[in-house]
Amino acid sequence: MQNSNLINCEPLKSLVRTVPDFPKPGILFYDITTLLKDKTGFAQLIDAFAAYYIGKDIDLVLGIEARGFIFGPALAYRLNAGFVPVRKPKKLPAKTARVSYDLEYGTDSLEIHLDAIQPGERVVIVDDLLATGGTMQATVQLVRQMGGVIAGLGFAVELDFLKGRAKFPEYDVLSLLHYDE
Ligand SMILES: O=P(O)(O)OC[C@H]1O[C@H](OP(=O)(O)OP(=O)(O)O)[C@H](O)[C@@H]1O
Ligand SMILES: Nc1ncnc2[nH]cnc12
Repeated sequence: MQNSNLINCEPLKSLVRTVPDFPKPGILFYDITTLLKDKTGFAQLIDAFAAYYIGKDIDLVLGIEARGFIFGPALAYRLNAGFVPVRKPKKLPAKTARVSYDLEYGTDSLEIHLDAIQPGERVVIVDDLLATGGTMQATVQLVRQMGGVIAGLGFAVELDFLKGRAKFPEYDVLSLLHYDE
């Protein structure tokens, strides 16, 4: 369920560019760089995320490499929360937990520092886009292993037709822009 603090971002959809056959034949790629470079587009997305999560006692915002790093730190700043990067393998210097997952166009792994989350801390995980949900599911697994409390999963874009949301029935999933095909 999405709450009454949800700002309508649907007009921003016209700023997202679609690129056929990237990064592989048959994939229609939803490119947010055209929205990010708009003078008010990025601010409106961050305002919408912040309006939704302010007052929910969030300790940490987690951003998933790479495009979650665009939204996560800006949101953490607005929430007076910390920011934690969830990274592709072998990038983090201290001890990590790792999980592997399937993507719309391949497979990959993610890591988080073992001391990044204290048990009971309230966490929002953000990424640019929800497709199959594999990336977010892997990150959820890492947070749960570490004893974090998942207060929300936030996406700028959701590809509704891939039904990734169905992987998260027990969580509050916020997506600002929706695509049916
Ligand atoms: O819901 P899913 O099917 O898991 O797909 C969504 C993920 O795919 C993209 O990242 P990608 O793995 O392409 O990495 P990048 O951000 O480094 O480009 C996107 O930024 C999400 O993280
Ligand atoms: N179709 C798509 N467009 C942009 N990012 C993606 N990540 C996974 N699938 C994607």
